[in-house]
Amino acid sequence: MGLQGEIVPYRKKQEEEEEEEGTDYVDEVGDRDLGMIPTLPLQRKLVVVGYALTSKKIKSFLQPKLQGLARNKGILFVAIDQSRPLSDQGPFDIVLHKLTGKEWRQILEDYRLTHPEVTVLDPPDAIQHLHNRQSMLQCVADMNLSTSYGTVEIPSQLVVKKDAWYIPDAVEKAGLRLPLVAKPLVADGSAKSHELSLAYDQLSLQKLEPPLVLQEFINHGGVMFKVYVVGETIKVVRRFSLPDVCKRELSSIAGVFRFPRVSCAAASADDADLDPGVAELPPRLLLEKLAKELRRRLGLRLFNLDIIREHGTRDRFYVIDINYFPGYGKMPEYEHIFTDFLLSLAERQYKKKSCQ
Ligand SMILES: O=P(O)(O)O[C@@H]1[C@@H](OP(=O)(O)O)[C@H](OP(=O)(O)O)[C@H](O)[C@H](OP(=O)(O)O)[C@H]1OP(=O)(O)O
Ligand SMILES: Nc1ncnc2c1ncn2[C@@H]1O[C@H](COP(=O)(O)OP(=O)(O)O)[C@@H](O)[C@H]1O
Ligand SMILES: [Mg+2]
Ligand SMILES: [Mg+2]
Repeated sequence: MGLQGEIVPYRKKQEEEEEEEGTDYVDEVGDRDLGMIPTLPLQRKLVVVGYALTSKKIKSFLQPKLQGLARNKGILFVAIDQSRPLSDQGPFDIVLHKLTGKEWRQILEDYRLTHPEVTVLDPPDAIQHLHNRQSMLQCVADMNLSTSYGTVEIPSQLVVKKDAWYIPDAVEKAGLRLPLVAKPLVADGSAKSHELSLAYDQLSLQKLEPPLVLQEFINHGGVMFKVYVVGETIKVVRRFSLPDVCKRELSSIAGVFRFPRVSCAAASADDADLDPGVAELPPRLLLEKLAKELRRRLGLRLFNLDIIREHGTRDRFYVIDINYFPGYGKMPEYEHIFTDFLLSLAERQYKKKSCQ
């Protein structure tokens, strides 16, 4: 078994184009107000991608290899100046963004209305859906995915909005089994929204700070899978995760324990010597179906999901987290996948325009 999972269902390769040093493009930029954009000897339309990202994201995502490959394919990344109206910039074919705040969301919503010809990746209201750990997983629960390759569920969970003193009773009433993972209800990308803890006993649950989601901890052998979605392409990687909690441990430990950002901090588990029953990637067809359905239900094209396999089973999977525009820099071959995706969007726009 190859240790790095790869599921690439549809993209046709454009290797010839990528490897050519001086591909010609038609300069259809015309009198666009592109500031620093160089004038290229062009014979094909340039795809202009405006981006509004944090400096951390720019560093991890807009790496020189991506920029170089993009340039060779006729894609140009242009930084959006947040101090100027969006409509005065570009014009863009695509807007790529991951910034928080109500004001920015409104700017993007207005821009989408006035510029329907521009693809905004992704619509702010659809992204907003992922900023709450309850609504985030709702569509996975609604999907009830059960195929001959396996089932995909979410862990049993309870939302606690306030009144920490009432949590032990609420947990009992809901029939949740310990240990529980406590996650801040809001998942807005802040450091606080990633402060998770593991609660071993009922009484200690009062120490938690609502609003939060309490989720049954599922033993999964200490390995999780990250399924990266870029449009219709998906890639799966293994990551180390929290170790199993055994019954003996559960009966002897009490308290609530904070744990660090496991999934993105953890080293890749792709090259580790792991129990094959734990390491085996989820079936490709199951993930394809899950990703396709999630794309449709969430209305998003750029996201990843954290998925675990219940230890001791072969085909019982749980989605525990969905992230908008995750760390694609950690996804193998993201440069090719992403640039192909941007081209496919531009092609779709072009076809749409020529049909009008
Ligand atoms: O920074 P990275 O590369 O670790 O990416 C983070 C993601 O890591 P991953 O790709 O899943 O390993 C990370 O995934 P997890 O929530 O840790 O599973 C988030 O997507 C994070 O964004 P935010 O803080 O929730 O807004 C992502 O952070 P941003 O880069 O979007 O700030
Ligand atoms: N229900 C669960 N059962 C077992 N492990 C979990 C569960 N929920 C979260 N984890 C572990 O905690 C990590 C962080 O949880 P996650 O929901 O992905 O939050 P974040 O958005 O901060 O990444 C996961 O990557 C996984 O290792
Ligand atoms: Mg996660
Ligand atoms: Mg997350």
